Amino acid sequence: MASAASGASGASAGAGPRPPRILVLHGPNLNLLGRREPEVYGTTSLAAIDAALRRRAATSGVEVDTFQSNHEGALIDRLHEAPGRYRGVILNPGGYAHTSVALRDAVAAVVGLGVPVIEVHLSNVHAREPFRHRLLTAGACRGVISGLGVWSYLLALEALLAADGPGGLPAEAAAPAS
Ligand SMILES: O=C1C[C@@](O)(C(=O)O)C[C@@H](O)[C@@H]1O
Repeated sequence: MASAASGASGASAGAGPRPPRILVLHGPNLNLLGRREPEVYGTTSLAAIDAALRRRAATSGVEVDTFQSNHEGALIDRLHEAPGRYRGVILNPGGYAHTSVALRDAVAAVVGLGVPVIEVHLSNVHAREPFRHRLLTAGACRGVISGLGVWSYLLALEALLAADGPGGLPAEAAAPAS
């Protein structure tokens, strides 16, 4: 597991300074956040989440680009643009997390090119309906955070900002001490 992680991230090692930008991708229906099933997803709007991410990243001199789409191909197209442009990607695939082989393949390609992708979910998908327990995209990601609401995004951002270790994540995350 550790070797897979460091192998995936190794492509960026030694390739010069990583771009001071992070991409945040929000999948389908997340444009409705704040109004959509607030008992599940909370009352914070997508714009407020994006603003919080921008504010935090700015304190580290990093810019955040955000993009929301209800269309699988549009998300894939944005992922393809990440190598060389972004130091990392925060991805909430929404319902595509449970269904999309194509999105998973795009994540795997981008991670393989040295860009860490962290999957986030506002809700704890493992505590919900069984069909949400299967995450197709997560297995290709560098890490997954689920169930912490807006903090899922903010903690993913912290990880991407954390260090100039392999893949932009702390080295010990890739190779925990035994
Ligand atoms: O659209 C979403 C939102 C979600 O990704 C979350 O952030 O909790 C969880 C998914 O199961 C769901 O389809």
